[in-house]
Amino acid sequence: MSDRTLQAIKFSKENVTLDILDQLQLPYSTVFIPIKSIQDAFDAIKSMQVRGAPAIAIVGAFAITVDTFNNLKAGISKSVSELLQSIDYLVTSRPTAVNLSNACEEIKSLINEKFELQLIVDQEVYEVLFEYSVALHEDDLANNYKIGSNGLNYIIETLRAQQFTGPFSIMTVCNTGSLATSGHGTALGIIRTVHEQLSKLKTKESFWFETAYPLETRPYNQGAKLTTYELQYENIPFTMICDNMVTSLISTLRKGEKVKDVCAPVKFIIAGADRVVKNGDSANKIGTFQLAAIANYFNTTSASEKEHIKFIIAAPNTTIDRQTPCGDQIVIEERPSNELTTLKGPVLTSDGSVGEKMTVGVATPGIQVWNPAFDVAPHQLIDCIVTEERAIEKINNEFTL
Ligand SMILES: CSC[C@H]1O[C@H](OP(=O)(O)O)[C@H](O)[C@@H]1O
Repeated sequence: MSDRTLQAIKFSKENVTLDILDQLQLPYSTVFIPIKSIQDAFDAIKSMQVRGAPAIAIVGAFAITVDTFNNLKAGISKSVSELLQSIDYLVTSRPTAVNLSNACEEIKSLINEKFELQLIVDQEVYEVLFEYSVALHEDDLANNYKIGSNGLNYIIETLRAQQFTGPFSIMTVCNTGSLATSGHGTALGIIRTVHEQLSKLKTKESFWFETAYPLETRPYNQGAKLTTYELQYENIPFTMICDNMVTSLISTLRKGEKVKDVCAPVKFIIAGADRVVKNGDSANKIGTFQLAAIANYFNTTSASEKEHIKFIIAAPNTTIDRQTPCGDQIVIEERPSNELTTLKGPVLTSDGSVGEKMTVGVATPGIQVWNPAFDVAPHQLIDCIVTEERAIEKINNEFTL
């Protein structure tokens, strides 16, 4: 893995080409695949070769641009209504994350507004698509740095108010870094910024960031394959745990016992989001609700506020769905059973080289399983929602988004 790259999306403005990092092959192989059409994007998003709410939207927007460019270059005439229908099709690739549908609705509004009476897609339509998709990509990166900064400030203010001293750790779930966005990330972006500013050698405070605890995040293993890859790449200290080790880790550290020679209590659990609705209920990777409930349990049984764990959702405004009142109305994607009953990956030979890909069984063949890709953390269990604008806390236990 010498040519490691953490850029999930490569768009050439000059050649109008789109390539995505095949995340099904990470961390063992770095393979970029071309996306030349809306169908290519649908397939890549559906199969999770690219995943992560913001990344899905950015790839979708770029794919619409590239698809249109390639048709014009090939002299293939497409009607505006055909283009709008293919955009609606693209949105069906993964229903829970709102970013893709938000971006596609904005693109459709632009087309209807600027080309209301036009029948055929032309160069002017393409140029509008190009401008929108490039701006979406660039804005996402800028927003992620702002999320990182707002998250850092919230963490500092929280620890100061608690008069906390010493090392602390941050737990996170799934992958919300450069591989899920245009770069830096959301929840993992806050961890990156905290590591940059609050590590022991750099902090000016009486506390410092010691380590991260990324969860494996079954069944797709975004944590084990992607978040650890990002953290290792940037030498951010971490110890990976399985999803069923959360309470044991927190209670072990809370007792002052060491985990892998380190004792830094978990003070923050930071998750990303696929859809934050108007009341603050947040859909995110399956297992996130449990984390919020666990934080709440430890807070209600803690000896003092110094022990409290803040549960944070980090998400750009492109992930907020103000049209949906509460989390019960969020459609939760259910994925194929074989993602739960099998594992796919390369054979790792004894000398560490990467061999042929294979699929191994990890469950009894032919059994019935349930594989929802997301769950919804209720706003009552969320302490703060960090966006690029600000760290939003509840007033009278209610969010105002
Ligand atoms: C900033 S990524 C947001 C969100 O997307 C991930 O889901 P998936 O890997 O299935 O696309 C995960 O829920 C992240 O928190």
